[in-house]
This record gives sequence, C-alpha cells and structure tokens, in this order.
Amino acid sequence: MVNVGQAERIIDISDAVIRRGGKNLINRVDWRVDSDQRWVVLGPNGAGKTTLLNLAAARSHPTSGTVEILDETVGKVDLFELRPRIGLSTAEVAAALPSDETALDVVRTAAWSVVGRWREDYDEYDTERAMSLLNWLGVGSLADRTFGTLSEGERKRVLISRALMNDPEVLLLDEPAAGLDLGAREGLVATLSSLAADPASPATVLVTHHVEEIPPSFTHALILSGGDIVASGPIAETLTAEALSKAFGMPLILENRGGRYTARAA
Ligand SMILES: Nc1ncnc2c1ncn2[C@@H]1O[C@H](COP(=O)(O)OP(=O)(O)OP(=O)(O)O)[C@@H](O)[C@H]1O
Repeated sequence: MVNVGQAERIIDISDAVIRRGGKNLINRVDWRVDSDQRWVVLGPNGAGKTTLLNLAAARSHPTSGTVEILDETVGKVDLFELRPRIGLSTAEVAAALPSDETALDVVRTAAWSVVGRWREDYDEYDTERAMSLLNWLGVGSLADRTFGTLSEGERKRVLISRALMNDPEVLLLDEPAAGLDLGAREGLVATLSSLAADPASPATVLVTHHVEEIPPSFTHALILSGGDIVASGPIAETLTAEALSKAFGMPLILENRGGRYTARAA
C-alpha cells in the first residue's frame, strides 16, 4: 500500500445502527475507507452486507450513529448532489433499468443520474466515455443490444461500466460475480483486479459471499455476521480461517495461492 499518510477519507461510518422491524440489521458498526483502499465485504446470507453497502451509497440513513461519505454527512447534505459522486452496481439498480434500453444508453444515462432515457442530449464526450468503458469491460460489441437481451455476465459488465461513467470517487459493487459461469467469473475477477491495481481508480468496495471472487489486488476485508463486524482491516490479517469460520458458523479451511483465496469445510 502506498501514500497511507496522504489517503483521503472516503467513507467514515461511526457507531452506526440500522434498525427495522425491531431488529438491528447492522449493529454499532465503525468503518473507515480511504481513497487508496479496495475492500471486500464478506459474510453469510442476511449478514447485513447489502444494508451496509446501501448506507455507504447514501441510499439510506442510519437509525443512530453517523455516516460521512466524501466528507459530507448523510442527513445534512443534498443526496442528489452526493449520489452522482458514488458509482453503484447492485441488483436494485439493475432491476430499475428498462429492459428495452440499449447497453450504451444504460451507461450514458448515468451521466444524468437517471434511469431510462428521456430526451436527454448526450454530448460526444458522454458517448465516447460510455463506449470506452464498455470496450474496457469487454462488452463494447454489445453497445446496441437491449439490456433485457443480455446474459447475466454481460449485464454485470454493463452495470460496472455504468457505475464508472461519472468517474466516481468511490465504486460500490454488490455481488458483481453472482450468477456468472466459471469463465465469466474469472474474466471479471481479472478485470476488477486490474481496476483495483490502478492508483487512479476510485476507492472500491465489493460485496460477495465467496472468497474465490476476491480480486488479488484488494487490500482490505470486512467480515460481517448477524449485523456485527467479526473482523475488519488489512486483508492479510483480517481474512483468516478463524474469522471466516466464526462468520459462517462452521469450521472452514482457507487457502491463499498467488493472491486468490479458496475456502471449504474443515
Ligand atoms: N426493511 C427490512 N425490514 C426488516 N428486515 C430487513 C429489512 N431489510 C432487510 N432486512 C433483513 O436484514 C438482514 C440483512 O439483510 P441484507 O440484505 O443486508 O443481508 P446480506 O448480507 O446482503 O444478505 P444476502 O447475502 O442474502 O444478500 C436480513 O435478515 C434481511 O431479511
């Protein structure tokens, strides 16, 4: 890791609780993400990963505690000004996209922070940027295809292109490899790894259930279970068999070969 002393604070969550239906979905969470960090958030179903990501994306407010994103305090800032600075790819974003919109428009509409094209005028810069992102993610040839006709893996790459369209200061990806076959997953892990390794890339948070999906250049891990943080910090010290076993409630063996992790029952 470089420039630790100069790192800029991107996400600063203090003592945050989100309470719904009498249950704490996340419980007194402290989490800080700096500009040069790439985090993986791991945990079993229902651990609170998506709830935490939505909090970091300024899509929800904490019941108690404070959330600062890009030096703005959620609750005190105009969220419509803050959200375009955050690149977000989630199942919720995907579900809100019109299936008859082209892949190119799915990406371009992010420039206006809108879903669905409606008489916006795109300048050439928007079109060129959207095309170069689609090409970089390996789906440039699908630019004119409608979103609804794309395969799951193709859609995931278009969504990441969309999340990057505004040159965001933080990139939040919720299960980007879910539903992908082995080849598509490996391709996406390689793409995310080179994105994460580029010092010009934004701070990145990737939510997953599977350690196999962690790109090798990721620097930090946060492990959640039942809304509580089990472990959080630099990945080499944090992502251990012990922490993972605790989070998933079963003894696990964790291996790391060449920066790629695998896990199985002990
Ligand atoms: N509005 C709500 N009211 C009550 N419970 C909720 C609400 N939203 C989410 N939950 C619950 O909060 C818990 C955490 O949900 P969340 O989606 O954050 O988990 P997750 O770690 O992303 O899970 P998964 O891996 O299954 O996607 C779950 O038990 C879920 O049922």
